[in-house]
Amino acid sequence: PRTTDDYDYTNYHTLSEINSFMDMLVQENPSLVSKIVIGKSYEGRDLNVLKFSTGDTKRPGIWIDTGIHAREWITPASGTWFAKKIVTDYGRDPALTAILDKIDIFLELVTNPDGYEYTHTSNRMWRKTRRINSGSSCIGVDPNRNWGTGYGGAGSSSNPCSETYRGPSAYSEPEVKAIVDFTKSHGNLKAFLTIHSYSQMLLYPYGDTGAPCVDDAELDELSLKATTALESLYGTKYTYGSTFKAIYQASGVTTDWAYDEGIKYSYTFELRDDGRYGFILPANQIIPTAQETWLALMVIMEHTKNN
Ligand SMILES: CS(=N)(=N)C[C@@H](Cc1ccccc1)C(=O)O
Ligand SMILES: [Zn+2]
Repeated sequence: PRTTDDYDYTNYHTLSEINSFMDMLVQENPSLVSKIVIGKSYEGRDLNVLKFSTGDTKRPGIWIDTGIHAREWITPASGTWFAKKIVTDYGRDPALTAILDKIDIFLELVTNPDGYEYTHTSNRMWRKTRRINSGSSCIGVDPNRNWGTGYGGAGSSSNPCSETYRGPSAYSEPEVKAIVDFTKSHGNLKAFLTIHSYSQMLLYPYGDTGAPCVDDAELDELSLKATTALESLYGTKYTYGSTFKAIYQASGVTTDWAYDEGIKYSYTFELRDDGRYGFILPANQIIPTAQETWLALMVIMEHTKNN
């Protein structure tokens, strides 16, 4: 495609196609979009983040990542649609315009590029990073068990062959460390939204314990508003709650870390579907999934802007 107008949002794309999309989007919208490289993956690929900003001063930020688990293809596909939606709606949709006039949005589309590439070339069901684990023939660390908060607890594995292998140490994965470093250097993120699939859930801290977080009531109420907005489009039903209660115990997870960094509005989305196709969601569901999820994201971003 020559422009992001004729990019095929109805299909899944390779890493290089998504990278080309990002470069086109920046070229087409130089005063709104820029690309930041926050680090390198284990195999040396750039970790690219799209920054959407209408001001040159230091503003609060909202972080969104997709594709941290390699096989969850619906998430970078939805993220690509979100990116186009933002540049399309800015200056046209009053709600989105009001958000971007106050807050920057950071969007990392392919958060685990080594794993994502591997799902295209070798194993469609790969989940983890592609780290070579010393002393083991098994490869990869689960990037959603590698964060420092609650690291090493129940709900993660010490076995390199496990899909939830926590890694040799907290933040061992460059893909995780890059986000930690970016977050700390930015210092003013107000929301942290990490997008997974599947099971149609909206999850907030904590995962490593059943104890409610300080903001449990507010995060729960906001979850209801967000999932109600999502359901209003196509009737897609989401459940929501703290990770520990709504899904299962998990330790060293992204949102627990973000919340303990002081980012109150930290959520994990689990997109479509609820088991029929699972990770192999048909491409004809990409746009409907992205559209309904955007409604929930807008609820959370507006709440973040107003609080
Ligand atoms: C199907 S899945 N791998 N996306 C489910 C995901 C659930 C989860 C979400 C948030 C925090 C912790 C755990 C995971 O196990 O990492
Ligand atoms: Zn996942």
